[in-house]
Amino acid sequence: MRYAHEVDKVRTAERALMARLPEGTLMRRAAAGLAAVCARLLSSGREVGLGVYGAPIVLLVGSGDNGGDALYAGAGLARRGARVTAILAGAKTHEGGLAALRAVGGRAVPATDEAGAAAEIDRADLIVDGMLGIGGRGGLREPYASLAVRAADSGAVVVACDLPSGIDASTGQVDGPAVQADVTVTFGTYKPGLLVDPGARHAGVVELVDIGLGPYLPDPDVCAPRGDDVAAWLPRPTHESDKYRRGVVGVLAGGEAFTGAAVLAVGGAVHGGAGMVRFASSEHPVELVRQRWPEAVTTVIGDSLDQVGRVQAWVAGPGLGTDERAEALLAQVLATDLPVLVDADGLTILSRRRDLLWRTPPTLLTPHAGELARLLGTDAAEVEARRLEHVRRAAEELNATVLLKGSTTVIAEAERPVRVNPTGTPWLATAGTGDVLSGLTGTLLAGGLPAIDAAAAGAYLHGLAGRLSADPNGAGAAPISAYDVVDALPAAFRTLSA
Ligand SMILES: NC(=O)C1=CN([C@@H]2O[C@H](COP(=O)(O)OP(=O)(O)OC[C@H]3O[C@@H](n4cnc5c(N)ncnc54)[C@H](OP(=O)(O)O)[C@@H]3O)[C@@H](O)[C@H]2O)[C@@H](O)CC1
Ligand SMILES: Nc1ncnc2c1ncn2[C@@H]1O[C@H](COP(=O)(O)OP(=O)(O)O)[C@@H](O)[C@H]1O
Ligand SMILES: [K+]
Repeated sequence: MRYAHEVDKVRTAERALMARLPEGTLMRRAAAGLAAVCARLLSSGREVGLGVYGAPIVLLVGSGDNGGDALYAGAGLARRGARVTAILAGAKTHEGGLAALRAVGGRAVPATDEAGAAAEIDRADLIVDGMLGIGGRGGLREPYASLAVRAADSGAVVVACDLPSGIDASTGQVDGPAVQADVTVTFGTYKPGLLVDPGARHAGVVELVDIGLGPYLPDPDVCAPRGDDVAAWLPRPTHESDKYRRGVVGVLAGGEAFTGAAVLAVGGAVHGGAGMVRFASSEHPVELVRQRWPEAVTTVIGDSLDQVGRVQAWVAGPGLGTDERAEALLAQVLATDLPVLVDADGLTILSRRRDLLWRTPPTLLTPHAGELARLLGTDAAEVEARRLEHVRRAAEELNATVLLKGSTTVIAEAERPVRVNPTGTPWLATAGTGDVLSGLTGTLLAGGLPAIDAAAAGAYLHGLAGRLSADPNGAGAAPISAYDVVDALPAAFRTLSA
């Protein structure tokens, strides 16, 4: 698991640690870690033997300690022969850092010398962004904004110090131009903004440098599971397993108007490891599901679920419609004492029937931004801009575990750190992939996983299946269909058991 902490918690932990160490120790640790990553990048990208020596490096230096880190790191690189130029962009500059750089032959130019600064940036092999760290607030002011744009256009490798300037460390919000990093070297702990879009998109590969903060950090605000976490949550069949013990998932989906969603949700469930899938719907979708998934046990229902056999969890909503009958069926599912995943049309119904969520067993909602906006009475752009805030609010107000889909899938449950899904690909943004996710995740619920683990594991495997189907051998990506994602689920599972 990668753990992330908001700015206030990082500052409190840093203060506690600093009180026990000689002044400047933490900055030296941070700078040494940053310089080591820069040296490695220069060595791997250049002819053997060149490495750091002679490499033109630019430091973009702001007024705070983030600039101090960059200057000390630059001094370390200059000591190894790099040609380091600091562009001083803040109203003031970290004095010790600047003196250290100058002492080993580094140069400094003020950002007010626009032509000089631009020429240095264009010549650089590597640019260190030390403009803003956890002290950044709101959109970048000048000259930071122009420097961020210039750095992005330069073709140099951009390494962000602690976080890319212009992203909000605690939320990932980006307001206007922000540094686009190839690598971010972050100190002490991950920051939520490095894991959640839009900030995560700016961070590139994130490397954590240990500065000794660990013992002083409280519980994380956000965490991102790794493959081994997910592998540990997944149920594995044993010799004692039978189809009932592995988990029977009920899928209430599809109607006369929409049939594809049902076929895809059942596909996600079948390939998600269900002992059995029971599919309940009207005649036409039942016929199509039987043709495509003979493994599923189907029941044609009217307005009651009484004829459907026992299940351990329900998936309700994809293609279900939003009329009175759909509402009544959803109400029956939510009146059971079983875990229930509600998606798509089911969520539309819930936005007018929030009372259906007053229940004790686990409820997992899987909205995209538009559906969550409807549930919360706000608009989708607001949700997209502040995904963490909205998913947390939804979990609290709706008495449910909430998985918010989109460019970074985030999962919230009251009083737990938000889980962020690290897999996934924009190629998944195609109709029907959400239905696959709901079938897969509902199956994990039926397999006995707590809602938050089922959601995190479902998102992880679904994202991996998206990547594997878009770019199966790393040779380049191609568009995928939702069916491709269903087909790639076994390969996604296999990567976790390797
Ligand atoms: N603490 C520690 O122990 C350790 C900390 N470490 C390092 O320190 C970093 C935090 O340093 P920090 O607190 O000095 O803040 P930092 O991010 O450099 O910037 C603050 C300045 O930016 C300005 N500013 C703000 N927003 C702006 C905007 N939008 N556009 C333009 N300007 C803006 C703001 O100016 P103001 O708005 O107040 O005028 C203020 O002067 C941290 O990320 C890590 O790298 C490591 O060495 C490890 C040990
Ligand atoms: N920009 C994106 N980057 C990564 N994944 C995305 C992006 N946009 C959408 N997705 C994923 O694609 C899937 C789409 O689901 P959804 O919106 O419910 O579509 P549908 O209802 O058509 O199935 C979700 O898993 C979502 O997380
Ligand atoms: K930075």
